[in-house]
Amino acid sequence: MTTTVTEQEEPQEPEETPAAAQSEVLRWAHPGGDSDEIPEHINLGAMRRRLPRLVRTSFALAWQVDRRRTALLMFCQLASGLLSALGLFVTTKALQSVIAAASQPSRLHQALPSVIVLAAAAGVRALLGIVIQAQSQRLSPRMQREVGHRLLAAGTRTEMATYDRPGFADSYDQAERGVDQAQMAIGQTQNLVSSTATLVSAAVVVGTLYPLLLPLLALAAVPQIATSLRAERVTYVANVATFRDRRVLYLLRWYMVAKDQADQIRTDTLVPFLLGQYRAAGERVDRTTDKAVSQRARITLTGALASGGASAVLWAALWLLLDTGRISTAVAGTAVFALRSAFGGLQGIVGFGSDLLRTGFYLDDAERFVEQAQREQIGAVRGTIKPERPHCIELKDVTFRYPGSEKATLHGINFTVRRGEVVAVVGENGSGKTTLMKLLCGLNLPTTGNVTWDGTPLQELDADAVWRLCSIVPQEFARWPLTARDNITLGQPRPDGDDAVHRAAEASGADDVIATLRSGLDTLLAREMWGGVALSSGQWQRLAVARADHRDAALMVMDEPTSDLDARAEHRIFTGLRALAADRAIVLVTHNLTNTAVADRIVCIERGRIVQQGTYRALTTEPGLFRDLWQLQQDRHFGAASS
Ligand SMILES: Nc1ncnc2c1ncn2[C@@H]1O[C@H](COP(=O)(O)OP(=O)(O)OP(=O)(O)O)[C@@H](O)[C@H]1O
Repeated sequence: MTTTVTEQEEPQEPEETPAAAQSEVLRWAHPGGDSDEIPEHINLGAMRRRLPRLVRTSFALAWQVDRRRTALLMFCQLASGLLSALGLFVTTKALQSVIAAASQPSRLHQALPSVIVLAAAAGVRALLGIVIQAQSQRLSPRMQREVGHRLLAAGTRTEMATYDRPGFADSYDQAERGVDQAQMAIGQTQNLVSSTATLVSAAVVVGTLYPLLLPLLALAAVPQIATSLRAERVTYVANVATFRDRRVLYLLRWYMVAKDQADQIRTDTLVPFLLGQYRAAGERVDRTTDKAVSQRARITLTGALASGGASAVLWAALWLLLDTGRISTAVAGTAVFALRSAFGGLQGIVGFGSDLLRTGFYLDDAERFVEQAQREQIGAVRGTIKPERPHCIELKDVTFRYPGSEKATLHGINFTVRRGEVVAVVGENGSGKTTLMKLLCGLNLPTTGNVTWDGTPLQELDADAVWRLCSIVPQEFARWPLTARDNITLGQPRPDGDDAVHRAAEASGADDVIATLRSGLDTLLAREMWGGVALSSGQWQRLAVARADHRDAALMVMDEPTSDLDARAEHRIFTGLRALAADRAIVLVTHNLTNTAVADRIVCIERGRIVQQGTYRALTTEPGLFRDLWQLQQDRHFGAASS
């Protein structure tokens, strides 16, 4: 499929064929395909119960971010509702007496006090409205920030294994929408409450005038409310169904313009292929959306017909009551006014209620993510013992299987690393070296067996205290859009400040990089994001090594720390390793086997098992995996040199 695209003389976007639609490539984020399953919490009964709960949740969230403003908002809202009810009562009273009065002057005379009360109530309500709006606008961004904060606090405190749980990334992305939507919640809630107040006060007036009209009013209201619930449900279900495809669209938009891939996108002539994926995912979204829109239109039409019918019955009943003399013209006129107010309130409930329901779905997604993340929190399965700088880190009969994987990645691992030692871990790609590194510093906990720090299993230690004693140079190290200094200190300066930064930079060769920067350590390294200087990969790697050194950790784990470095920089790091190991244990992963000569011991892993351990001298002479791999590298070097 891909070759047919790129082999064309004039590259064009590929047509999506039925076979292509089934392919795994097109369904990047669709391992299980589309799901028509409706989440449990979206049944209609649950949705009906949701609105009052959402109102409570929204006020509770607002209360949490700013009690004073929320109290003021609630007070103003209550006062405004009461004034609105008062206005309605006064108006209906005035209307009744105006219609019933015999002459023009007496009408005006009777209506005057009511008009004065109404004008005053309207003025105060207008003032309250301004206060309500101002408080709501102040609370909105704070509520959004609070939801975002909860998400980040929970998401960054989960065990690493959580990332491997199927659906984790999806649920995080979905929760992210909750952050976007949180700012709408208070405005929608406040409008819903205000509409409800209007409906209730109008209903009370209607009920007082002629109680029989009340059930008829309810009859007109029910279809509208039920319809809006069903319509919102259809929209949300469509959103859930298209979520993964929308994520593909977002990722493609990001990947296709990101600078990191820009060169390959061009030289690999990838654009037609990727645009094809973009279009295919977009069309899948369109199909589901179109279906939902039609369904929504049908539901709305049915609701409108039912509600129109019920309203007709209501107006006909009113006419009949008037016609048969059961109610006076004054009561009928007032009832018309009250019913119109009631319908206004009902419209508000339907509109703002739908909006709040939608917002609530996304807030619930965020809440579900936070609850799930809290269940998987780091502290949940670990102890609280604070470790000292360890003398000895030991793996005893360790097996490790990634969540969701059928097979274990590491089996029966036993080895020890002591303070002052440099241990090299080698092996072919995928043999389990990085996995082992993560176990050593407690990023993952073993499935069976134990990793102990001075005899205490990592499960019993306080994770943060362990990590304060670790420094790590991962294969994919972070390139923080910060200054050079912050990239080394990570916001955790040592007591001797920049002296420590310069020492670490010198050991890794980052000092040469810093010397070329226009503002030295103060130079911002965020060229692609918001300005500053762009570094090369090797220059970044020097900073990453300096960062690990600066932490003054008891365990330093380096996974291919010199993969991007030139020979001089690599030499500097390896000759400095011994000095670095003076007061710490260093575990080093490298594919360059001659570099392991610096290590006190080499651990050789094959398919998740340790197959050899020993010194460089011993392993280069005894038969085994290490010597085989080492020999291949030697042959290549010497072969190239002698040819
Ligand atoms: N998050 C994960 N979930 C499931 N399996 C994983 C995960 N990470 C790694 N693996 C699997 O574990 C095995 C070991 O991976 P690991 O990254 O530890 O290998 P490695 O020896 O460091 O490889 P390399 O030399 O290529 O860096 C691989 O088969 C890989 O597919």
